[in-house]
Formats: sequence, C-alpha cells, structure tokens
Amino acid sequence: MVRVYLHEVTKIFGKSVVALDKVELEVKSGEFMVVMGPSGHGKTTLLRIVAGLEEPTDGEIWIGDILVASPGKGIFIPPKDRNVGMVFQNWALYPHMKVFDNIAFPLRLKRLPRNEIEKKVREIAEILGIAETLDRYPRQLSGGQQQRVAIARALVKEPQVLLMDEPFSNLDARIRVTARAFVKDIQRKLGITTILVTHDPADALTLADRIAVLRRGVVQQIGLPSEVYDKPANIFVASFIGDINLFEGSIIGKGNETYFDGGDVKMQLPPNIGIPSNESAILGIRPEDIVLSKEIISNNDLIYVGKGIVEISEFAGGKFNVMVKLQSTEIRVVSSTSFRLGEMVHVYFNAQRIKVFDKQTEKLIYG
Ligand SMILES: Nc1ncnc2c1ncn2[C@@H]1O[C@H](COP(=O)(O)OP(=O)(O)OP(=O)(O)O)[C@@H](O)[C@H]1O
Repeated sequence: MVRVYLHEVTKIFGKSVVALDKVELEVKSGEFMVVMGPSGHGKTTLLRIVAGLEEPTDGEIWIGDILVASPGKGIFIPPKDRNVGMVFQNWALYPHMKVFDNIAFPLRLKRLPRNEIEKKVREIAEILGIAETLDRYPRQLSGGQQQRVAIARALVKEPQVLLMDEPFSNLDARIRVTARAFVKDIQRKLGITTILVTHDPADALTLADRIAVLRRGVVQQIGLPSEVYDKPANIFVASFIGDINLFEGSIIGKGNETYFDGGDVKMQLPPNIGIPSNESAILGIRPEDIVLSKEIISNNDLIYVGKGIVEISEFAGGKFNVMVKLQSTEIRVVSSTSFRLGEMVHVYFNAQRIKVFDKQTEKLIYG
C-alpha cells in the first residue's frame, strides 16, 4: 500500500474560482481518510486531482514515492498510469453492459488475457458478495448491489488507492447503514489507502480513521473522528460535524471566579479556564452534554445554568430530543428520559464538555 500526499495543492477554475487553497493533506498507507465539507467546497475537485482527472494549478501530489503532479516541475502523470480506483457519486455504471462486463471494463482497457479477466472479475465479485449478479444488467439490481458493482469495478485492477465520491448518496437511509459497514469492512480487509468525500457527518464519524474538514477549499482541521467532534478547531467544524448549541456572550472575572455571561445563559466556568476577562466569546455545548432534571442535582461535573420550560420532547429511538426554553433562549438537549411539555426543569451543562470559541476568529479557545 502507499501513502497519498497533497502538498500545498491549489486549484483555480477560470480566473477566480478557488476550489482548493493550499491543501496540505497526508493520507497514510492503508488509512481510511474521509474528507468532509458542504456542497461546492472542493471535495470532488480534490478527488479528481488525486485521480489525475484534473490538473492542480499549484502544489504537488505524491502517490507513494512518485510525484504524479507538479505544475512547477512540469510533471503530470495521466489517470491511467496512476493505479487509482475511483467510485463516482452516481456510480457511472454502463447500463447496456452486464455486471460482468461493467466490472471487466478496466481490465479490458489494460488488454489483459480473457481467462485472467474472468478470474479477477469472479474473485472481486465474490469478495463483494455480488457473484450471483454477474449476468444481470445494472437496472436489474438494487441500489446497494449497484454500488457494490461500482466498487468492484474500481477495485478489480487492484489499485493502490481507492477514491470514493459520496458513494452513499444514492442509497436510502436504511441501506446506507449496511453499505457503510460493508465499505469499512472491505477497506479493512484489503488494507487499501482510501479517500472518501462526503457532506454527511455520519459517514465521516463511522468510517474514518481520520477526518479532514474542508471549507471553501481550505482545510480547517485534520484529526481522529473523536478529536474533530470533541475538540473542533472552530465553530464551522463544530457545527458541521454535529449539532451544537451556541451562545454569544463575554467572559467575566478570573481564576476561580470566572463566569460566562450570555444574557439568559449565565454560568460559572471551570476554574482557571485561562481566557482573559472581558473577552467576547461564544460558548458551545452539544445537546447530549446537557442534563435536565426536575430536582436540583449536586455534582461537581455539572454546571448549573438555570430553570427552563420544556417546549418539545420527542422520542427518537432510545433517547429523547428535548427543547427547553430558558427565558427567551431555546436549548436543544438529547436526554435519556422524557419530559412533559410545559414542565419546569433545571438545566445543567457537563463542565468537561463545554467549549468556548473566540468571537472574532471563531477558533476554539477552551474545551
Ligand atoms: N470544471 C469546473 N469549472 C469551473 N468551476 C468548477 C469546476 N468544477 C468545480 N468547480 C467549482 O469549484 C468549486 C468546488 O467544487 P467541487 O465540485 O469540488 O465541490 P464539492 O465539495 O465536491 O461539491 P458537491 O458536494 O456539490 O459535489 C465550486 O465552486 C464549483 O462550482
């Protein structure tokens, strides 16, 4: 297996559309990297540049020890010589070809002998659990099976790198869970260096060894799923990877007497939080890090925020999505117990889990 390394890669379309801006990304050998970001923020461009379907405007792309693209050095290795497999968003299966021929296509391009093609196609179809569909046309397959055919076609030429562009977006929610588990399992079995791009945090959190978050072509953070979720670099990352309540306010006092004053949401912060007084700040807390209780709780790990009224309490399979109103501020809570509408509850934030962001830069300064 190989590592993939993008060094200060910039891609500008036309005169001014900056799709990627000095992207620095190292995908280790055998690693499953998920690149996430909103629509139009450069994810597909990044994959196409690694595949060689697009030339960077600046920077270098390495696959293993080979420099495959460097405008500065006049190097550009075309896709067919990069040994990369790609699964496109729409799977791009040929409708008039049977599954066997779809999978065999890249091998025929390489002019492999017929018996070798037959062997490789059957082998990969077996691994992907689609051996019984080889004689059918794509339209005769379920969405999940079509996706497997697309993956089989990408893998059959035994690429060193697998690139996947939103591979689950055509699948409905229930199949998506199985499909994710399947992709993770195959990737682990084959140990193939993989880059998957998605706008769906669930894909990223469940699949990735590491996640890279892109915003307007700029890498915001690269880290383990737990790091990106628990220690997001900034407000953009924090709210893109999961739900988070955000409150604007300022820091008051210091040392053991440090407070956050956000109007309705006022609270004492953990001691020596290290943020200067008078600083404008945004306090963030994820819904699952809030505790609601009908009675007062005495627990050093919980920060008391105030009394609120339950406005919504919805069952969401083993948990409840609750909306509490604290004066005029609404707070989203994920709770293990349900509450009656209109009920008064005490609201606590888990002290270990609060995050404070600088208001100007939106960067994480505590948490
Ligand atoms: N061939 C092109 N010509 C001009 N602009 C392009 C081209 N391809 C992409 N762009 C622009 O580059 C930016 C990044 O696009 P890209 O397709 O990489 O985003 P994305 O994050 O993959 O979005 P999506 O999730 O919608 O596919 C966008 O502003 C897009 O309009």
